[in-house]
Amino acid sequence: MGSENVGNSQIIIVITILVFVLIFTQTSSNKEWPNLTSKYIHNASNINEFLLKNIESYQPSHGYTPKKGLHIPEIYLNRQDTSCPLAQNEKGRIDKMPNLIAVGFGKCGTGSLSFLDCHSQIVFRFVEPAFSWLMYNAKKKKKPTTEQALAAYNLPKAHESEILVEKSPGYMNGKTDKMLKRYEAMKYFSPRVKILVLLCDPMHRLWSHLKMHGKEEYYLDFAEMANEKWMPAMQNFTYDERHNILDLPVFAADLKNIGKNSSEYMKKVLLMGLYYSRLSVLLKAFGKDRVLLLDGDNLISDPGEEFGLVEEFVGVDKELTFEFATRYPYPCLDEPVPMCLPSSKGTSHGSTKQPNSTLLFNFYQKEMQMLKSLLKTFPDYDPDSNRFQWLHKYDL
Ligand SMILES: Nc1ncnc2c1ncn2[C@@H]1O[C@H](COP(=O)(O)OS(=O)(=O)O)[C@@H](OP(=O)(O)O)[C@H]1O
Repeated sequence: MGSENVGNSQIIIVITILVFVLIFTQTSSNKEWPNLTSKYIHNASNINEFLLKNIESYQPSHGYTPKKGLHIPEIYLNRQDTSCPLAQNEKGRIDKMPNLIAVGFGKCGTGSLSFLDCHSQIVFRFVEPAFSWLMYNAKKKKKPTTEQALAAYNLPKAHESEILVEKSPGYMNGKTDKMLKRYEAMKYFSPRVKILVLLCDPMHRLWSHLKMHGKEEYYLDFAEMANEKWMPAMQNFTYDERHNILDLPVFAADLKNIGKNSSEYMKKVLLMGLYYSRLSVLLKAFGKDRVLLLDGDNLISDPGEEFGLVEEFVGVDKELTFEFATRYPYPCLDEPVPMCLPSSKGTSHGSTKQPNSTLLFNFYQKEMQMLKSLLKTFPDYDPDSNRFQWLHKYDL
């Protein structure tokens, strides 16, 4: 009798477990992972141009009539175009300066910061507001007031208590003097702003960049040119506090055309990967405590870890979790709401394989070694961590 009872209760437990498993698999297969859609992605450049031209007369925020022929989507006028499909907490939002700016590096996963927008205490927009371009051009006139700057700074609205994040990878481009001016402008308009930098293998970064523009056929040609035109001067360069490799005169000279690629384009995409020297300029302006470095590769393999660091850095609760099955090998957001990045992101695992290039390896090697030493000096550096694995291949 006793053993019959035990048998029955075991059957009941097994059935209950099976029912739970069934319910769970049903709900997860019904779950939809929407892509961040075009509704949220407009080209901001004409809007920025409009705002810039009108920076003196432009009134903070709304209620103006755009010039004839210039269509500014309503969603922009109201600055409601945040990234997360889950509309939350929209009432009472104001124009404010960002609390966190992701300054680069382009193609290292900056777009995936869109996931932050689904955090209940964070606001983020996929479109780049490229504030420093506005400031750079506006400086021809007198410096705008914070009110005017805010009006022209193409950011979404946010609550005073929310963390407003923007990303414009272009902030890490260009020469050192321009970079410094940008960072000074950021501090001027948003004195307590924190900075986020995503790093990834510079050779892969370049490949992804060229692929985005349909120019991957030039990858090896660019490498050859960098080697021929720049390497001798770079090899003679000695890194010290007073000199930055980005200021080498060879980088100012024109390059001969490769296909239809302009000198400026080639310089931009190749020199963007000189991370150490670019970070040195950034750190001069902000110091290490206000800068968080993320690993763009780990952002794909362990997004929970990288996003957890961001949540900690800006002082919000840990809310974001990820799921891999939907768009493998790239993660999608799972909680608080399912969301994947648009199909324009995550193209490197496509049909054309990235070629090997010893020339490019040599071109970036010293900078990566310098970067590795720099990482070790950051307050949160963990020697046992698996982050930044891609850097090891540049060891001597
Ligand atoms: N979750 C998720 N989904 C898809 N893609 C992801 C994700 N996380 C990081 N990545 C990587 O982000 C790369 C694009 O980088 P960015 O967003 O910085 O590009 S951009 O500079 O804003 O154009 C993109 O590069 P490509 O694969 O070459 O397209 C991805 O490698």
